Amino acid sequence: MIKVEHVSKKFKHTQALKDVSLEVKQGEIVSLIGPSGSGKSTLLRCIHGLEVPESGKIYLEGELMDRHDPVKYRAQRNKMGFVFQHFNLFPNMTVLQNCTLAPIQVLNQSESEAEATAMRYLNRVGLAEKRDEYPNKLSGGQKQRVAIARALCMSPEIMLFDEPTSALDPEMIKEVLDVMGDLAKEGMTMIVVTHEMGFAHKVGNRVVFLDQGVIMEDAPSEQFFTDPQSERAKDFLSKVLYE
Ligand SMILES: Nc1ncnc2c1ncn2[C@@H]1O[C@H](COP(=O)(O)OP(=O)(O)OP(=O)(O)O)[C@@H](O)[C@H]1O
Repeated sequence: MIKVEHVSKKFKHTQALKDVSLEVKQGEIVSLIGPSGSGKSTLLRCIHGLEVPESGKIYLEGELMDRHDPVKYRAQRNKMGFVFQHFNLFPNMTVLQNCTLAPIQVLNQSESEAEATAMRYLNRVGLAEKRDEYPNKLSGGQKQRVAIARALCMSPEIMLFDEPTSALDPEMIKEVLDVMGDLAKEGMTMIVVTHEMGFAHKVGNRVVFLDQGVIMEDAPSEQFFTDPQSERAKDFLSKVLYE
């Protein structure tokens, strides 16, 4: 589904990713975890094309993602839903308009078709009754559920989540994780940058542990949480699980 080959990314003096390679298969739920600054978000953003790696290649469904072929590249990006830590909803649009904008403008759907799809996904995240509200009237958890519905309206092949619960109050984290858990059960391929170890352990089926821009460990979730191989992962887990 996604193949990352020898990707490196540098920001001025920071080498955020060093020769990272990774393959994600259809239906996998991969948690990207690791210490702050280890390159998790940068890797996810490179996959989605929000950052441009200095070197390396990314393939979606066996096809190279190549910026020099903008039409194909845009179509490939449209197959990936991206959910941001800070929701990134359009504040001047209603919940429904947030969900229908891209399907109408990018996929050329009719308004009624886009609205029907949007209502289906808003129902699924439990927010159909908020269709005419503006984002500033919603709680953080509701905003994030709208953001997930909005991404789903583009019928993505894969969903990328960048710390989707980090900006939420504790009581709202569960409602977002529940929606993500439902998506996982339905077989959606997901890559999730997260600090939620419960999610990574119980919902995710694979953990990729990054440290200083390098994949230190890539293992089935159960194995990673019961028997991490690297000292760095052991150290990380002892801090996050028992602090
Ligand atoms: N736009 C940028 N400009 C300069 N440096 C950046 C930029 N984005 C990330 N970095 C640096 O690259 C490194 C990796 O950052 P990244 O955000 O990918 O880490 P992370 O593992 O997602 O961290 P966190 O868990 O704290 O969000 C860090 O040292 C960070 O400061």
